[in-house]
Amino acid sequence: MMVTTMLLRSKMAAEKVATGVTPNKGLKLMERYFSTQVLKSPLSLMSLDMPDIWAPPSPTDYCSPSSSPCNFSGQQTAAVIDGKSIAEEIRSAIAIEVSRMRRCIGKVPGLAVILVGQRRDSQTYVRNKINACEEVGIKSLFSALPEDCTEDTVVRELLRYNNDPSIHGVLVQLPLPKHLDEEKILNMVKLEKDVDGFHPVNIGNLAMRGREPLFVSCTPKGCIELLIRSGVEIMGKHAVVIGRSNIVGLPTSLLLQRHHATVTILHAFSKSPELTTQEADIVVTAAGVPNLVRGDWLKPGAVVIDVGTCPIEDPSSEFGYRLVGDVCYEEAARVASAITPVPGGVGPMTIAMLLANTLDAAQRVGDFN
Ligand SMILES: NC(=O)C1=CN([C@@H]2O[C@H](COP(=O)(O)OP(=O)(O)OC[C@H]3O[C@@H](n4cnc5c(N)ncnc54)[C@H](OP(=O)(O)O)[C@@H]3O)[C@@H](O)[C@H]2O)C=CC1
Ligand SMILES: Nc1nc(=O)c2c([nH]1)NC[C@@H]1CN(c3ccc(C(=O)N[C@@H](CCC(=O)O)C(=O)O)cc3)C=[N+]21
Repeated sequence: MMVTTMLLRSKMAAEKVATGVTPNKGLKLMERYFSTQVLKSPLSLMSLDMPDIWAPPSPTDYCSPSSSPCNFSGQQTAAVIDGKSIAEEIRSAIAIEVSRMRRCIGKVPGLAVILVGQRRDSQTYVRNKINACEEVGIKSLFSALPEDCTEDTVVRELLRYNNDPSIHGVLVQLPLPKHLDEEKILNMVKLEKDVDGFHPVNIGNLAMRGREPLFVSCTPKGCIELLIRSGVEIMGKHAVVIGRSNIVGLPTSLLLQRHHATVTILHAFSKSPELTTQEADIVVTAAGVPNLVRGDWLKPGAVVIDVGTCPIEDPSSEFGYRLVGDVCYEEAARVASAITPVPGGVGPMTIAMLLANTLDAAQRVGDFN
């Protein structure tokens, strides 16, 4: 109940900021609420905290990009967008939904993960995904295939999961070894089980006006959830996305556009990127380049979402390395109004969104909501 109320509060704050209307009782607003949501499926994440009562948002829920003046002398510290705890709230809500599903129809969502090869970072990410499934009651199946396995082996495994009715989401961990055709393999994931949102039909539908993808990629969806749940207004704002990959940069820019931001995309060939970012109310960076974004790249009061996750050597830490983002955090935190840390920002949200997509997929199949 408390989780629901907390989620409700941040959602209500988001609604207030996004529409400029204080949410209040009544069907009309519920209709308006749904019509302003990008993903309208009642089974999508948005449904998890769909309120049956409308509570007023607290003023502390708000964080408007570029609205507060900034002091360069280092006195202002940006609000930390705590992805870890927001993801935890979402996972709690998912766990409640999963147990309701189990009680009502005797079934739980199922996720299958295919990992090819021995990359340590991929093994860690996959382990985190499987642990998260277990935590919320989602069944998980895992195929670890050798680095040198044939494309046929991967396809066979994929088709097996595509045809398994107890599996609602199928994920092929990327990157794949070079000898495997990533495009061909991702194209074979059943559209209704594409919980990663990497299938070209899902990305295409995300890109087209008036179309609804069955799934939105987890990291971009996590970034938007972080903004909305922190009360950051997106509509009409200038958002700069650094990076244009199929799995992060591109879908993030599409999603921001769907939320009515004016979006600029920067990439490795962009000239004077700092001049463009200085104009941005919202900066989402997914380049994989440590310290790319300096404090003086940012407009005072900007909101910064750092997707970058780069291991850098650090003999003082337990494993000899630590993770850093694309943003020079100490500098940016003195200029921005809000910022995500690395780790503990976008990463945990990616996993929470994967669970949410898997739940969504299962509820669709079971016609359960
Ligand atoms: N936290 C999370 O949940 C996730 C984190 N990540 C992290 O996000 C980062 C990006 O991942 P991903 O999109 O897969 O990476 P890719 O390598 O596929 O894409 C990187 C993008 O950044 C652009 N880029 C590279 N260098 C620069 C630069 N100096 N200036 C501007 N743009 C640049 C590239 O441009 P171009 O297209 O011109 O080459 C490319 O579009 C990585 O650190 C990854 O680990 C990824 C997924 C999830
Ligand atoms: N098919 C596929 N789907 C993906 O979603 C996918 C992928 N392939 N390949 C690799 C990238 C990367 N990615 C991350 C997920 C979680 C964290 C995460 O949880 N990070 C933690 C730290 C984790 C740690 O300590 O290692 C954090 O930022 O706090 C990071 C990165 C998903 N990806």
